[in-house]
Amino acid sequence: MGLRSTDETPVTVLSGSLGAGKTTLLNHLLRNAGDRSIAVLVNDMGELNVDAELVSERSELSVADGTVAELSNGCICCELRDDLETAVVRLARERDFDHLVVEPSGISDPAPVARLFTGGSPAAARYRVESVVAVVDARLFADTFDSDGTPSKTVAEGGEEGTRPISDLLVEQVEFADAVVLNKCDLVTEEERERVAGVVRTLRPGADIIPATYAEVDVEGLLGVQRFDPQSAAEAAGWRQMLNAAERGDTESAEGAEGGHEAEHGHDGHEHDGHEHGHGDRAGHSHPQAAYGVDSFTYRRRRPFHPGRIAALLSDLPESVIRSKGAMWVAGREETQLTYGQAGPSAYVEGSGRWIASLPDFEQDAYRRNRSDLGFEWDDEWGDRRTGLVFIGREMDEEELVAALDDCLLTDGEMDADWGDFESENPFPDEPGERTALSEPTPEE
Ligand SMILES: Nc1nc2c(ncn2[C@@H]2O[C@H](COP(=O)(O)OP(=O)(O)OP(=O)(O)O)[C@@H](O)[C@H]2O)c(=O)[nH]1
Repeated sequence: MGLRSTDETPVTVLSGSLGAGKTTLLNHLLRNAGDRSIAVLVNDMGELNVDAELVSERSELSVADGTVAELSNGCICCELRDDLETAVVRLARERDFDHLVVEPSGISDPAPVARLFTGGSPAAARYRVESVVAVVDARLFADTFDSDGTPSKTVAEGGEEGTRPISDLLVEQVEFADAVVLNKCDLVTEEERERVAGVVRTLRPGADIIPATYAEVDVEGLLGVQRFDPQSAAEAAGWRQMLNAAERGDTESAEGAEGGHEAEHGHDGHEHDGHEHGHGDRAGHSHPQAAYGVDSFTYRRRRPFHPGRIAALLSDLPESVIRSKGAMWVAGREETQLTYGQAGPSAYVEGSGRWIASLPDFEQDAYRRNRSDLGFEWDDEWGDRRTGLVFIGREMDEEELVAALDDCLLTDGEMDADWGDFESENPFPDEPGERTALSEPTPEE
């Protein structure tokens, strides 16, 4: 059960897509708070979000027992970060309460909000994040990721960077959550519920899954448990754990450590792990990849992709792939490490930084000296340039997908030829921070 330190007020960061049931949950928490006094902080995105009003309108108790503070004019994660910090510090000073629930707008990434309460900030001195809770609309989730071939819902929500497909948000909120309230269970069959839970478990191993209808959860079970760990939060997503475990396996076996995972070094510099079940060493994090037909595998190679071929493949993945993500090395982009991400019908590639091996020698040396434990093997010829992707899906044809990916690698002939064309005819970003959409869901009529 929960670890309680004495003078820091526990904080629950609540996320969830529009209409998932966050307000319903807040009201349930306020009504059933028992002896606990709960303060609620919501941000108002103008027409999108009127939570403070709803909370106080719908629940008499929220005014008496809870404190509802409202922020306006933007999104908590960006412009309002400072305001949020000021607000929570002021709340702590002016009001007496046992628990703070922060609800950033339905479209925001909970990660920066959680970070606000960690580190050396004034907010961190008064609060500790207890849990990051994602409220998931089980019906919407099933329709988006698990529709058995029927067209998926592709509603787009306005995000801080414009319009982002809902599938991205659903997945990222789950991947960062310590507890997932699987709401609207009255709108799914038992089988659908189990399937959605299976996907959630694979996206975020170790998160508590709390099925609910009208967000009627056990308040003590949701608010009374310390789940958030700032050390491991950034690494908690299933895809990240699987990739880390695979790379750790390489370095361990390179060092001759016992129990290290032996990567198969295929011909042509290929490495393939087959099913990498990534048993990490973090306590309590299991990897039930095969649960409810959800499966996953890692794909790692130290040979670049052909830009045109890989772009074509990744923009038209089989529907069985629910989530795929990782780093890519693409010919013609020898300086830029590319991060690829796909959730349901949306896929993108982003320039995420420079390959260390493309930096001037002295910088490379400094980088490698400072990080003696790079977490992966340095290749004599290519340095850190490599591809490491994780595929999570249901009944994926792994063999076929791996073969299709391999067909996108440069052939021996292409490896020896001039790579000049790859630079000019290349759909991928060549600067860190740039983003290219590979496939976008079409908004529903
Ligand atoms: N059938 C069903 N409806 C639900 C359930 N939970 C909430 N709702 C309804 O879904 C709608 C949206 O719920 P809210 O709690 O307002 O959702 P929200 O996440 O706060 O929505 P936004 O603030 O607009 O993002 C409301 O009409 C709720 O009554 C549930 O478990 N089952």
